[in-house]
Amino acid sequence: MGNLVEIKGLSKNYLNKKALNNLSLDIESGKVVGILGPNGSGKTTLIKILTGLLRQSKGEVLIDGHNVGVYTKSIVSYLPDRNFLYNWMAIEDAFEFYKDFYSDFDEKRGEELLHFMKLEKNMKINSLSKGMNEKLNLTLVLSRRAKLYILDEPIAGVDPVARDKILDAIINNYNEGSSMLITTHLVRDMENLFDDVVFLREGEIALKGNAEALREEKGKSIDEIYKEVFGE
Ligand SMILES: Nc1ncnc2c1ncn2[C@@H]1O[C@H](COP(=O)(O)OP(=O)(O)OP(=O)(O)O)[C@@H](O)[C@H]1O
Repeated sequence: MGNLVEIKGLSKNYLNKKALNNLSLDIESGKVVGILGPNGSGKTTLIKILTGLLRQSKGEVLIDGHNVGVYTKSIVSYLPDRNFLYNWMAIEDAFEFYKDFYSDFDEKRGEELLHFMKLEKNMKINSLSKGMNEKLNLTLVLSRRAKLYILDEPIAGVDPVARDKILDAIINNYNEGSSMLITTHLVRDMENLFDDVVFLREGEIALKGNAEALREEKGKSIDEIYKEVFGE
């Protein structure tokens, strides 16, 4: 399959700070890619450029052959690293909001995921715990039939027992042929999800490759390789 995302020579400067430095990266259709790196390495900046929330200083980004804009926003389902729903809403309202806003919202899948997450439609957003909020946001994001899913720290607030279940939900609910970009600090918990991994350091790619091939080559888990690369 071809590349869904093509990034060439991408740079982003904030005043004097280089957050991304001449980064080039292709993401194939159908792949789950982990974007890994310590605080401040540029993960969020990269995601914000892909989702059109920020403009690059230099370089080119193509998603499904298009520059970031109206079309790409319609095929990208994005989970920000914080709650994006209004507090006054009940879960039911959040569903309606999504249905109105995104023509690719699959209500049936949403209902199934909601049940799976043990959430009820009459629950108020402001009564949800942090972990429950993450589950709801993830439910909505995964219920779109998108070409590209971008999940920024999807399970940070979820308890360890629920994590495995949620990882299963992520894997089982995205479309064949769609790609997924996931940032996380929880490398050990999430590494089995990744087809490919990209390690970011100070806005540059420190290491990238097929996760299984890297494990074999180095005789280590991705988590151990991460610790080696970043010296934790
Ligand atoms: N609005 C901003 N103004 C100035 N500098 C910024 C801004 N946003 C990010 N930066 C800087 O850009 C660099 C990359 O930040 P970014 O948020 O992309 O990192 P990150 O990898 O997502 O970090 P974390 O894991 O902590 O979320 C950091 O040095 C950060 O201080």
